[in-house]
Amino acid sequence: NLTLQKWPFTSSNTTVQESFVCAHPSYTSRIVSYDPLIIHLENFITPAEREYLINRGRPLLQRSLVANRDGGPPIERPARTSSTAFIPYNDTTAYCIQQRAAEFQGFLSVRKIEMLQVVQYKQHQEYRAHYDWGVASAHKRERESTIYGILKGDCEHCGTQFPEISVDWSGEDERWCDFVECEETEMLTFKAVAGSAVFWKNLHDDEEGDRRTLHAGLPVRNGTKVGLNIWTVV
Ligand SMILES: O=C(O)CCC(=O)C(=O)O
Ligand SMILES: [Fe+2]
Repeated sequence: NLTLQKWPFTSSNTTVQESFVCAHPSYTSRIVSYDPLIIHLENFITPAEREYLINRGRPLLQRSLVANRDGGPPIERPARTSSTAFIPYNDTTAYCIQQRAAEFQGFLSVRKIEMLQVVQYKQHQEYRAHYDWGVASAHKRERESTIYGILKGDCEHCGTQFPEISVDWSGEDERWCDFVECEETEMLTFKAVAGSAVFWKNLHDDEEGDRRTLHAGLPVRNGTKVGLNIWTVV
């Protein structure tokens, strides 16, 4: 067994079975933007992992919270109406995905990957425009990067939108239209495609938050979206 630190939520230790075979899919990475760095990852999460995490998360779901700017515990806000499940660190599937996320970022230590969060959006639920950075406190380090994966995207108008970033897709290969709203020119919107994930860098090199990473989980129409937050701390 391997001993892992439960960073950043607790300092106690946990174990995962070493006998579990962590088979990584051959996913495809495509750069969307150099600055800020945004990379689309197709087939980053396998169908079996998706199904497993949805079932694992279901009994653990609770109303999603947002960081309290006053330094207190996280709070409910109308800006974030989804439900969140924290997947325990000793979960072998979660650990496998955490290893994948760490390796993608250049063989980082898996200890820099936060506890995975499954987020479920029912009809009309959303997460209005926000930053993933700005969460640092005495107990928590700043979020260097986000990988936001889609476990289930059976919904309309339910993508992830970056209002401060625009791409003129008319000059790009039309295969992008499978993954982004390629008619949009003012904002960048990723479609909720199951298995895909989007990586972006939240911080400038001096560790200041990058305001261009403002993004929203659009209010879900007709269906359910289940996402997966994979955050890497500095
Ligand atoms: O649901 C989405 O599309 C984005 C979710 C998100 O940004 C978050 O949970 O921090
Ligand atoms: Fe976010």
